[in-house]
Amino acid sequence: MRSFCLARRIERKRLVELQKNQRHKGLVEDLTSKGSGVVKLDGFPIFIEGTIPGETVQFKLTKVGKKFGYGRLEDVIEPSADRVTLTDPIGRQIGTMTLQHMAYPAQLNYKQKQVKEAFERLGGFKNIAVQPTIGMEHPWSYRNKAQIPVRQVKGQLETGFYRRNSHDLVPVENFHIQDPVIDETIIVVRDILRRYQIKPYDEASGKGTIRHIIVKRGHYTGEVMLVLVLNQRELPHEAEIVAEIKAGVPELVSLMANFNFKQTNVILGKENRVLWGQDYYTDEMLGMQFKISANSFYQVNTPQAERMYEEAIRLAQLTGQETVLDAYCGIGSISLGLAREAGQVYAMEVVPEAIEMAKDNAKVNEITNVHFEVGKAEDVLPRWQAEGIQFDVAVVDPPRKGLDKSFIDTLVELAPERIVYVSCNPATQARDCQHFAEAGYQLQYIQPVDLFPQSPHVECVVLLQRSNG
Ligand SMILES: C[S@@+](CC[C@H](N)C(=O)[O-])C[C@H]1O[C@@H](n2cnc3c(N)ncnc32)[C@H](O)[C@@H]1O
Repeated sequence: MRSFCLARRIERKRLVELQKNQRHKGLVEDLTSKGSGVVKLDGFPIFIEGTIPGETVQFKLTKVGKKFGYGRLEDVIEPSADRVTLTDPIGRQIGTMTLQHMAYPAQLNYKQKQVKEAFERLGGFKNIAVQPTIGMEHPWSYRNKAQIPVRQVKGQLETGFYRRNSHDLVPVENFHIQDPVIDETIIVVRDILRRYQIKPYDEASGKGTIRHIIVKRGHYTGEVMLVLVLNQRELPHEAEIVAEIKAGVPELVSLMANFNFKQTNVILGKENRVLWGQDYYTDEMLGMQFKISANSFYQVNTPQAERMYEEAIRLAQLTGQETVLDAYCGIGSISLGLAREAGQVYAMEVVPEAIEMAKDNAKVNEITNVHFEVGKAEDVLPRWQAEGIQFDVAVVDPPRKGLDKSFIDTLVELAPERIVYVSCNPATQARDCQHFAEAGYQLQYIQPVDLFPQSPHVECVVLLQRSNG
């Protein structure tokens, strides 16, 4: 009781002492999962972006909460050996390159540590081995897709990105992390829209014509898809704008309008119309061709996605006989790779256009041993179970929120020998792996892959093996 009161008194004292706008110095001890450095003031954690463990920094407190606070870096007093010159400070303001102050090998080590901590802290696994993160040789210009808001800034139509934690558009011409042809395409389109005085979307009033520009480019094919997300049915000067975009973007194969009339942060509406060309573009992966539509998921870093898929297929240990599940299959990128080495693949995905593309992709690549179905993984799997389908191996690649608990339960009942779990969120992956471990699966291999250099995000492939008995 006495020590509890003492702790309360210390906490109260500290809250009085630590206040917004105060300046402090401290040693950075750790990094959070969002890539911020952690300095402890009398044991009280302060999160400071742009700092690296081991360095001493001066910072200004920007917020003091009950359990932690935030600070803004003002000066690096003793820099870490891993500190490098910023490529572009704007990348930090807009949150696209929050780790750009760290040398790339240090970023890879940080991601390996993040995965290990997630599995130990959130998954309850003890002393696990995590492989070194598979990185890129040139960790820049890698994104094959950009979703760029279009807004009015100082009386002019601008393209760029939101300042972090806000909807203020910061004009940007070079993102550094995306394919330079994508950067150039955005500028070409921006200038055409300006010439025709197209009204940018205004979030407050819900008025204006154009909300977003989406550019996707095939890494190997160079083909460009451009999507203009519109807030109204008609695009003024459509014929002239289409002709100018065609002339200004030589690799264009698909120019689409997407209609989104809702006052929402969701970028794409449900309806599309082809303005010119086809309603898809193509790319290659693992030596196969893929058609990709405007609404389909496609990994944004093609060469690193290939490395990740190769790793997933290697861990599946196929001999040509197995029946394999590929859950959350998108346009079938992993499914088709698995099919080349398995007896039969069953794959499901919730977006109908993605499954249409997946079926076309199987045909184009002359792959006949994959069955694709539209639906939620948690609904489709029990149906396949009821039909008596048995799986030797399961590959799962869910969105950030991880697997549905009922999906996990059904998969455990189906008892595949191996589960290969691909994820972009180590926290939910670790949580789900704990469920599999409780059901008798052993965590055998953990491989982080860096698909998002300069940012704290990490993808991870995990192998779970069913224990004998
Ligand atoms: C991380 S992506 C992986 C896609 C694919 N494996 C790839 O690598 O391109 C996750 C996919 O799950 C789909 N999805 C989301 N929720 C789903 C659900 N409940 N059931 C089935 N698919 C879902 C998304 O549309 C998306 O295509």
